Parts: sequence; C-alpha cells; structure tokens
Amino acid sequence: MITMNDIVREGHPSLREKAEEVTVPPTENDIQLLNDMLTFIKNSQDEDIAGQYHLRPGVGLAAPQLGINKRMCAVHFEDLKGRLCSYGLINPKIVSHSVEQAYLSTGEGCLSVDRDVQGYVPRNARVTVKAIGMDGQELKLRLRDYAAIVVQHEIDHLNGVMFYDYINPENPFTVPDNSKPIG
Ligand SMILES: OCN(O)CCCc1ccccc1
Ligand code: NI
Repeated sequence: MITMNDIVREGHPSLREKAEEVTVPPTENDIQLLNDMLTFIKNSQDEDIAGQYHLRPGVGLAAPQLGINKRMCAVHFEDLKGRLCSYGLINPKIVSHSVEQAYLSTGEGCLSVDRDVQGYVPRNARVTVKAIGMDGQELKLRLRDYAAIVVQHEIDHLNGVMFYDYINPENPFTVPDNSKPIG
C-alpha cells in the first residue's frame, strides 16, 4: 500500500517536471497504480488506518508525487454540498474554463510540502476536464468550486506547478477582482 514514505517532497525533481502522457489504452499496471493512489487517499481519510500508518489526510494525489512521471492523478472527497467526487484520471486535460476565479478561504496545502504556506490560491471557478477514466473510457467532467479547485491542484502536479506558485508574494491574501472564496 502507498504510505507517506512513497510521497516525494519539495526539492524532488519530479515535482517540477512535465509528466509524460500515458500510452492509450492504459496498461493493467497503469490502472493498478491509479487504484493504489485512490486507496491511499481513502486510507488517509480513515482515522483508524491513517492513525495506524501515520498518513496525512489528502483529497487527491498525482503520480509525480510518487516520483512517477506519468499524467495520472486521483481525487476522492465530498464537496461542500456533500456530493462524493471520486475519480482516477489518466491524461486529464482542462478543455475549457470560466473567466471567474475561486480560491479556498483556508488556502491550500500539499502532501509534498512539509510546511504551512499561507495565502490565497486563485484558480478557475469552473473547469471542463477531459480524461480517460479507470475503465479506460474517455470521460468529460464539468466541475465547479471545491471540486474544480482540487482537480486543478492535481493537474498542476502533472505540469510541475505547485499551489504556492499562485500566491501573491507581496500580499498573500490579495485575490483577483473576479474571484470568490470557497468554504
Ligand atoms: O496533490 C495532492 N495533495 O498534495 C493533497 C492535497 C490536495 C489539495 C489540498 C488543498 C486544495 C486542493 C487540493
Ligand atoms: Ni499536492
């Protein structure tokens, strides 16, 4: 099972590289890895398992965080309206997005960042994502607010982008005019 020892931290090159497209159709190994990533996220949200294996709770994980430079990521969380959002995404691509931006009022964190980085992270409030799912089929997701923020955080990892790259260095709590707080 994936544990925190498998997650690379800041300074590891794979967090700043562009990950490679997964060949289509994905191999059994690709699907198995995505399953393992999804299982890690679920485990990290289970008090008992997380306590036993010292897992930091997370709502997503991207393959580069395991030092694997493949365009794969997984998300598993309930959005602020209690809707379950659980996906393994292969070669995800944002095909369109809103002009309006959104940011988590709590700021963001990252399993690959062992420090607290304060500040707002402005992102697209709504995104349309095309990807290949765990079943090898093409899927299209229309996401908004919290779900849009989490999936953008993960897709950023596939492009070597970290959440704090978006924080305004002069004033970390300034946000663009056309952005709204989430949560
Ligand atoms: O890349 C996954 N990750 O490091 C875990 C935390 C994910 C995450 C946290 C806050 C806002 C959006 C996404
Ligand atoms: Ni992260």
